[in-house]
Amino acid sequence: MASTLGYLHLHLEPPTCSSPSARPRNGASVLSLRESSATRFFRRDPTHIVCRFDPFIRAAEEKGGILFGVGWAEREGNRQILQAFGFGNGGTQEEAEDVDDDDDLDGEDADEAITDDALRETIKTSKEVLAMQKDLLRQIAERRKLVSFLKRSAVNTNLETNSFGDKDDCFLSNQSSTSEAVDAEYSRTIFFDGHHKKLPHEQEAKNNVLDASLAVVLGLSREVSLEPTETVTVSPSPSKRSGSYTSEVKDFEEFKGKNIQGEKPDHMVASKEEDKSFCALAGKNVMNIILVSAECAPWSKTGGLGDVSAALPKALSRRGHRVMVVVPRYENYSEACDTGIRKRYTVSGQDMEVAYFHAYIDGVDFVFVDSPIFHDCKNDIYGGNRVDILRRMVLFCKAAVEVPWHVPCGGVCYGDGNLAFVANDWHTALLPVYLKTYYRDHGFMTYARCVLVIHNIAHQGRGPLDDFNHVDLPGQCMNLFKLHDPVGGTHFNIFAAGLKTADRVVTVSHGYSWELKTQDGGWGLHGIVNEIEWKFHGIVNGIDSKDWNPKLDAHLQSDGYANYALETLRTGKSQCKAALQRELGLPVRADVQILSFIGRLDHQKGVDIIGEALPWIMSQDVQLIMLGTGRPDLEEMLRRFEREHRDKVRAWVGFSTRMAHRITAGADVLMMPSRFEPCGLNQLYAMMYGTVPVVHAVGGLRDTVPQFDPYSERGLGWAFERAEANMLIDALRNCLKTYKKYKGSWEGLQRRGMMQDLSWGTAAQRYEEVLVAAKYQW
Ligand SMILES: Nc1ncnc2c1ncn2[C@@H]1O[C@H](COP(=O)(O)OP(=O)(O)O[C@H]2O[C@H](CO)[C@@H](O)[C@H](O)[C@H]2O)[C@@H](O)[C@H]1O
Repeated sequence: MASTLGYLHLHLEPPTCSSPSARPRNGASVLSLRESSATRFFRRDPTHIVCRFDPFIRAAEEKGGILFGVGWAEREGNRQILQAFGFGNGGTQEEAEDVDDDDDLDGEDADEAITDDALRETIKTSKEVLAMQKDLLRQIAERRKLVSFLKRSAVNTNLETNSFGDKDDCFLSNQSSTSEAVDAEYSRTIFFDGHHKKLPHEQEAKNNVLDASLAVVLGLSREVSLEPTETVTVSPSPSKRSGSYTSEVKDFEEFKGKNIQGEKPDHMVASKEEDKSFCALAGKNVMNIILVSAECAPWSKTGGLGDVSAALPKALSRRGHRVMVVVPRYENYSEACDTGIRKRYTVSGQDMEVAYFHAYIDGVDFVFVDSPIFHDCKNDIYGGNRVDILRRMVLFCKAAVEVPWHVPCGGVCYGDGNLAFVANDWHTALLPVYLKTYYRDHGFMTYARCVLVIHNIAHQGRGPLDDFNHVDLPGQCMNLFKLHDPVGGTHFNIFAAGLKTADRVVTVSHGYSWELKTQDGGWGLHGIVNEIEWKFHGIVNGIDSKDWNPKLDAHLQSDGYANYALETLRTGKSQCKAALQRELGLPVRADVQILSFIGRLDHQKGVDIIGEALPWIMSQDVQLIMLGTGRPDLEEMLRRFEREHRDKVRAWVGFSTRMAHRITAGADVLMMPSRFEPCGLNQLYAMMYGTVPVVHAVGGLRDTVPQFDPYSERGLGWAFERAEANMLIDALRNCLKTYKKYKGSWEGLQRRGMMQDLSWGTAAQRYEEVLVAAKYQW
């Protein structure tokens, strides 16, 4: 190869990040570069380097013009080996020199001297990585042959290639078993000894990243750790929720050119238009983000956590981040395919295997952690006794924290270089504890961060101190979990440990962030919340404006319901109201006001306050529709309401997403007399559908439902000051009067509600700020 081709365009990122093809140019966090004896760098912009580096040239000569290699850089005073690969066919010397002198790092930066030792270390590591690359190239060459062979076979035998069928499973499990001994060893190293004495897995994880990166660069396979026989592309189409992996055997030569210029794995390649917005939103803050949650809609949902776990990641992805959701696989989900990756973790002394399933939907990687202990609770995901739940969460958190090392998504592992976890509620509050105790304190995942989100502090993972034995942590960690309060005495508290170890903590509204610091609102954790105030943020949830949009809502497209928008509010909403009355067997009347309630039946939601107010409510010209499931006594109360007032009340005891949408569209009023409400999503959904909220002014409800002022025609609903039946009745009286007598004001309320931007866009930006703050915090 001519020496003029020895100039490499290198797009840089921190070590063990996904790969340049997975991370776009604007996603790197390299702040400065230095010149080494063997290297000549010209910086074009912070992440795009043109460099000459003899080993690159040698590798290129051997491999016919594909350049790749390692560089090194400094970031916040810490020198790092950049395992990023340059790729492309190299630029010309003129091109390389056509860079401002200011950009040549011989300049003022050069006086920051590098010690010889450090330099030697860098060169040594570079050589090691190059040796690994060489070895990988050899493997790749072999796999090329295999690809051609299989392609021929596919033609000959009409091989089915559009799903992960038995063939693929065999293939994957073969691979998996080969690494099992190492995995088991690793698990023991990490979780039994408490010290990371050796690195087999670390090395393996690096190899995964490196291997997969090369595979993508060279367009060979989605996952080198599998086998080379297929390139897997994943349908990104949201309408194809059922769409699973499509495996295609692609010709190496044809694919090489495409991927050499690519920035992302195949399944992430966006249109030019999308790419533009990609650059504009997150800019240089682009990160790898992994949201870890016990539930995620539509697969598993008991309440608002499931909604947030589904919607926030999509919004972060739209800002340009690479985003994954990790959630247990409670049952067989048709969208998710077995990756073939198997790992073993120890829970309370018992060795357990997990499998990882994957789907790519709406720009988000969904990774499902599979184990029999999750299947056992598919109908009640928080069911079982305290220790059962704890063991599930221990396994889940252990498995989730290593996902970025083990699970290639679209061919490329996320890696831990530019990574932030978002853990949610007490169920995953062990994740920041594990991340710190087993990894970061031992020099692994050094750059990974964890933000813990409080959706509801009433559930904390409390238990006797003996529960500590189940979490497999060294004895000195006990203090993180030990809490004393008047209710529980001295006890074991998982949320407490998570709050202390997380890099940042977010809660889901400003009102609730204030309440959590008070004795009443903190549920025993207010002391800790006050101590961590410096890292504590309130961000009001958004809503998924595709799922919860009266214009698009799929549940309004049959049975006489209708989609509607601001312009068609009157006709559309009346049609939905009539359809709802008909469906539930209530008298179909346009002039009667429909009051509604949707939610978990527990103390928090104040459904018993509606019960107390029922005699007054039934004395009015209203209909009442209630949907909920939860405490048996409250379920029975709902059934009784219906039995006693069959002409006016309908109670749907159970969980029905379809009915939740239809009630939200058809009702006039949504009641939320919650005793506390961290954010509340139903009032947001209601407002989007022109349904007026009547709420207890607490937490997120206070933040999102300003009281209606008839004089200035402002406000979005009624917000009463105390969670008491008489306060609810007062608010309902005014609400009913406005509905009956002041039609214009009523429509104004509806329209103002519908015109708000309640989408996740702004909230996602706030999350991004918090994640960036965590990233640069040591
Ligand atoms: N029987 C049923 N059938 C169908 N759908 C049902 C249902 N019961 C509830 N839902 C749905 O579940 C969700 C509940 O949302 P909330 O915000 O009220 O949640 P929750 O209190 O569980 O969550 C916690 O987390 C969320 C998210 O952060 C916070 O908003 C909230 O204040 C906090 O308590 C809504 O989508 C609702 O439609």
